[in-house]
Amino acid sequence: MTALHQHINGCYRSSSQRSAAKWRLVPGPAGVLLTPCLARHWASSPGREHTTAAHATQPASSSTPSSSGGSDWSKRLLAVANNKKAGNRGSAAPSPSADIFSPAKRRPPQQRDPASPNRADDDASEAHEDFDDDDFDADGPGGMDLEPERKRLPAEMRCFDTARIYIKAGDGGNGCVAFRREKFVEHGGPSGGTGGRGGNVWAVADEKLNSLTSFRGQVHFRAPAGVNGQGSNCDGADAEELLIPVPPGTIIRRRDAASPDDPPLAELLRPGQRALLATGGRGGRGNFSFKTSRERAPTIAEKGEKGEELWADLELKVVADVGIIGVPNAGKSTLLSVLTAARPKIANYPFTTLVPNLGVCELDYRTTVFADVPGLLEGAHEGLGLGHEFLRHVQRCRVLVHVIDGTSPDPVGDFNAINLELELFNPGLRNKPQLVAYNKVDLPDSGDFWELVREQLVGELGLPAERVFAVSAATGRGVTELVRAVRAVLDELGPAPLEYETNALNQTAPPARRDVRIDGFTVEVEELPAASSGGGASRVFYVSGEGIERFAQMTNWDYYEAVKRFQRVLEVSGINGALRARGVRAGDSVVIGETEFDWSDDTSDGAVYDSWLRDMKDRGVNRQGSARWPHPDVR
Ligand SMILES: Nc1nc2c(ncn2[C@@H]2O[C@H](COP(=O)(O)OP(=O)(O)OP(=O)(O)O)[C@@H](O)[C@H]2O)c(=O)[nH]1
Ligand SMILES: [Mg+2]
Repeated sequence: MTALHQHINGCYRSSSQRSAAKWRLVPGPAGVLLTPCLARHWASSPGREHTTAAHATQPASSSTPSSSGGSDWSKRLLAVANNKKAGNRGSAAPSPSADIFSPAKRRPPQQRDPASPNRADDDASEAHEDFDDDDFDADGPGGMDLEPERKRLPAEMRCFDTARIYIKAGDGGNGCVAFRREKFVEHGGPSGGTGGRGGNVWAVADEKLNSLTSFRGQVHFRAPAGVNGQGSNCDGADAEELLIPVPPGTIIRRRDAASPDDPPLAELLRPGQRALLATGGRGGRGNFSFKTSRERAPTIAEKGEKGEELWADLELKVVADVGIIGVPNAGKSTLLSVLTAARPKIANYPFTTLVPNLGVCELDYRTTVFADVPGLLEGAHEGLGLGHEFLRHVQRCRVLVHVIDGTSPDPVGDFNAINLELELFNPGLRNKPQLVAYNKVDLPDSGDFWELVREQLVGELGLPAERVFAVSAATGRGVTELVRAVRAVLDELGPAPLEYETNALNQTAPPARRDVRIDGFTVEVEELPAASSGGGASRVFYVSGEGIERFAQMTNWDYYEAVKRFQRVLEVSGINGALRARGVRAGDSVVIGETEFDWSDDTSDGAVYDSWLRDMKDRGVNRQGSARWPHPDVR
């Protein structure tokens, strides 16, 4: 039998990321080996990137939103937004709303780039240029590579509905080698306990959340490890589960999914619903578990299995019954604040709301969830204003309340423009039941034109009269009637079905056991250039396979019997045979998972034992157990 020896007496440095410092040249008996050299990252080898390499930041690419569309007033709104932002940072006060619709107070044309043919583009870019780099950093949280048009969104908004997080389930606790040593109990036998299971990581839908902004502050989530087993047959305790609260409507995908069509890990819609994201490692068995009729005093224990780790992308689509839409400054947030206990930011300038707000309205003992989304502009589908990214949130709403700004010079024009934007974003949105709230009727500017506007909406556009309301969010006029009408439409639609958009796995229990076959493996060979091998190994054999990699990871190299067991498994699983078939020679390296070995043809127990002993010495680990081999008489 050919033994596979762990490495100490070779040395190679080839690719850039292998650390020469970790390697020591230790002359050993010819062909004898031993000792795992852990945690080698083979990032330099093709197809062997370390898992964390997946989140490497991609180069930022700048983008310019196309904003060829948009009416004059749309552009003026942006100019006012721009002035407001500048005013916030400087001494100027925010512009009054009258400025929005009056002939624009624009900067003199000479301040603009004469080369730029498109003034709307200028406006859009100026509306953002007053933000700090922090607000518009090129990459998202965790170095996210965002799509070009999203890069122009304020950071607050980008983090609202997407996030990237790192998840690591807990490692299993190590098994223990121990023997009963009690008075009057001779040959008490093994009593090493098994390690506890590492903590699983779950996502839980929490109704108190309505955004993913919390993931801006925390990106890494690690579940605790299981407790190690102990003597006297004490098994380690299982670790606590780690729950990650997310708002209902969150979809969670693996970052390293093989294909975009792979089912997401989770799509959580119901409050309290939870789904498994990563499974904790199982505990390593203690020596009590290895007791057999032939081996009654085993000196062997396993290490705990490593917990799963992954990077995940989170995407939020807010779940609400009613979406409040309309042009900026129409009074959407004010309406939400009078309908519900929500306290969104309200101010007299466009784009006060940057992320959707949720509120629960209680009327006639019925509750309805309203979502107020940021203002929309004509041309939003081309990136004007805040774009239309947030419209994905109203996709899940069953009814829309379209707030019209009664003080607008062209309320019906606004109404049509927004509906066109909805249609351009998603034709399905246009077909959602819509109620119209003509707002600010307490102002003469607005109230005087109500009949005229109503005539146009009902008479010319053909809207049902019972779905068009004059309201004043400021005074509360007409608001109750509006909510009753909304409820009536919702009742007509029937009970809300939970509509999953994806075929998410939504695992509700961890797999009982991850059974994988050890003989399912592949072997790849890498030839090292002579110069880089430095007189050491000239070839590296990579053995890949979930089963064998996990077995190597769980083998506790501190115990000689564990090393022997590993050798046996390599032989019976056919790995040794496959390596020999590929022409492995003494001195070549064999890499299994994160452990590297030297191949040796000397298979004798004595050689293996010497090699193991030398490795222990090298690592400064005290020899444990295995006192019976090799027996002094045998040697
Ligand atoms: N007089 C009067 N003012 C109102 C009414 N509703 C809203 N406003 C005012 O209009 C301004 C804009 O209100 P918001 O609720 O912030 O408007 P919005 O549609 O949420 O605006 P954005 O979030 O920027 O899109 C604020 O100054 C409100 O006080 C109303 O019914 N009457
Ligand atoms: Mg608002």
